[in-house]
Amino acid sequence: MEKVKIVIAGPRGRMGKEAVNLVLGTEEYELSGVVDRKYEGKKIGDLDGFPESDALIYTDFEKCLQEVEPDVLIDLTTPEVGMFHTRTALKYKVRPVVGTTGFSKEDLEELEQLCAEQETGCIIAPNFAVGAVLMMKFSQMAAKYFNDVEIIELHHDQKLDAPSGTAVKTAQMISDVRDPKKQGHADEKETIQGARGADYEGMHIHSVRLPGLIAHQQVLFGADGQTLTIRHDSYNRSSFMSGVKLAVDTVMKMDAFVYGLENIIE
Ligand SMILES: NC(=O)C1=CN([C@@H]2O[C@H](COP(=O)(O)OP(=O)(O)OC[C@H]3O[C@@H](n4cnc5c(N)ncnc54)[C@H](O)[C@@H]3O)[C@@H](O)[C@H]2O)C=CC1
Ligand SMILES: O=C(O)C1=N[C@H](C(=O)O)C[C@H](O)C1
Repeated sequence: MEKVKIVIAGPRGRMGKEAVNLVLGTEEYELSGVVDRKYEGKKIGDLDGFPESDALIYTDFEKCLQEVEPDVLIDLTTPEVGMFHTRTALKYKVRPVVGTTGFSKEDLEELEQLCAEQETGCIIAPNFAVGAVLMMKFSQMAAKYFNDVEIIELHHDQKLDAPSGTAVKTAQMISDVRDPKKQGHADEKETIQGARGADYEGMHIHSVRLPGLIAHQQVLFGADGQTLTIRHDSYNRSSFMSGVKLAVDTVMKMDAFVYGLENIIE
């Protein structure tokens, strides 16, 4: 069986390192190259902290795609870079698996259209952890019965985007089934700006950033005399890797655009 040829963008990042280990540790995958901001022409295996690997480091993404001709791109970078990589990969008919968060609605629409034009599969996953996907699905179920909800996401303090991609996706999934409602008192006023968090169609999202945290979210529902809290915690980044593998295996079999692992998990 031919191995799936994979390029990873952002290999020295917190998630990128885990993804390198996943790909190198998976029999049916080949790490064919990595894309970084520096170390052009070196081997990833020659950098401190990486296992043995001959995969070359590229700083020019298009050059990487042309020379390596991968099947799949795994992108774990930043929103601007991730958008450029995903768009470019699709133009080369390379299938993107994107964990990078912070894409706008317009970015996602552009990628969906490009994906259809190129007839190339693409998976954008705001959260690869199966438990987090279940948290989002359970929250959507609960929102049919509870119209009032607040989302609190908690992350490490090196995170660039707020709210998290998971919180945004959760709010979108809830709003698909929830009757629109502006929550809280009609006359409420913030005495300190931001006290009520971000407002997504009347739902409030609160972002906590602290050292010591990894990735956590709780979705709180309230109704007369009762509350329901649905919470997920990732305590390490290997918690995301089974979802990355599922996404790579799935993207190899499809030509469609998928936003969210809930669409491919049975
Ligand atoms: N979908 C999911 O389950 C998860 C998604 N994430 C997302 O993944 C992304 C990365 O997160 P972390 O690994 O924590 O961040 P990080 O800051 O540790 O890693 C990002 C890496 O991207 C690299 N990078 C920046 N510009 C680049 C360029 N032009 N070319 C190549 N590499 C470049 C940086 O050098 C850095 O090594 C973030 O958007 C984060 O929100 C993080 C955890 C889980
Ligand atoms: O930056 C992170 O760490 C994470 N980012 C993703 C997000 O924005 O939801 C997924 C997970 O929460 C970890």
